[in-house]
Amino acid sequence: MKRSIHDLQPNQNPPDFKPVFVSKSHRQTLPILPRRPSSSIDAGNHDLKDDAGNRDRVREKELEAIREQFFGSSKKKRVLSKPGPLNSHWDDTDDTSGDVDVLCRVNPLCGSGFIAGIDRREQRKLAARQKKEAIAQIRYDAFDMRVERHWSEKRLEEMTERDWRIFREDYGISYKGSKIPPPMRGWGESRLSPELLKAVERAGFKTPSPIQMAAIPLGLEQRDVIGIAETGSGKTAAFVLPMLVYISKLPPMNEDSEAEGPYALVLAPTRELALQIEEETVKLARYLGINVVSIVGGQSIEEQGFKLRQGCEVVVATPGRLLDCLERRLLVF
Ligand SMILES: Nc1ncnc2c1ncn2[C@@H]1O[C@H](COP(=O)(O)OP(=O)(O)OP(=O)(O)O)[C@@H](O)[C@H]1O
Repeated sequence: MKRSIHDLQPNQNPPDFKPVFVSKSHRQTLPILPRRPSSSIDAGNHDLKDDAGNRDRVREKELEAIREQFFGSSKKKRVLSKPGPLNSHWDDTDDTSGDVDVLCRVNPLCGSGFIAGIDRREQRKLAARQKKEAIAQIRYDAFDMRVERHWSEKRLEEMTERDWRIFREDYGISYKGSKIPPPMRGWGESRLSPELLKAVERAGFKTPSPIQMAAIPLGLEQRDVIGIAETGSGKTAAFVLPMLVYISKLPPMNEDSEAEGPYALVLAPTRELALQIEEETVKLARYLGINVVSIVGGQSIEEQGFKLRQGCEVVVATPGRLLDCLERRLLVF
């Protein structure tokens, strides 16, 4: 007996392969569809109907949009708030821009802004002068933002964080560390004793140098400081002044305390530097009655030992000679 392939698969209906005729004009209106797998060929007839339906719906929407554009929408618009009457009556006093920016008060000659009957050149000169004066009233900081007053015109209590930042930028002061006190702007704000201020004045130090501005407030708080500044910038006074403040608060030296050693030791890597520090310290300790002794190589150790025995609050030393003095018991700590 002859059997077809469909007889071998009784549960599956044979697919309907009926071809559908599509006219040329109809074909031209059809969109180019992706090639479908052969298994979906049976749905082709329905898809063509769906496509035609979709196209009609899209066309209908387009027509609706065109109708809305020309004849307006039939839908009611939502009004969010009722607009109030427009008040366009301004007084001269209503313009407050002059309070914010001085330049607004100037009457610039924009376009044909000349007043009739007055010499144009005169008007131009007047406008330029007014503008110059207004600009002179404005001060700009590094960020080109207007500031009310410069930090130099403010009292210490009026200084803001921003003023301190400008101040530090002006003097090239930068810090690393935490809880740093503000720098001192002048000797008057330094909290130094009157004797030290007198010595500073006598030394001819009119204003503190940047390293002194930054380091002295830290030294007065007895904080550990590593100060970096160029040579000849006054680093010695930056650490000597707080040191002298500290020593002057200690009890004056007597015979007993002298035997226990000096109150302060300054170590310098070279003789020259040690002598320079000694000279500077003597100059600043002038009105405090504090004795300063330097122990450096190249000088008589006996003489230095004699000075040490007489008692001193401050010793300035180089490491080699200091060890010599310690070994010979000329000095104790
Ligand atoms: N505030 C000041 N105003 C004017 N002169 C000052 C001031 N502070 C220090 N001096 C003077 O400047 C000179 C140099 O100061 P100092 O020796 O302290 O500088 P330094 O930074 O320690 O230099 P170096 O790096 O060479 O040790 C000294 O003669 C000192 O008296």
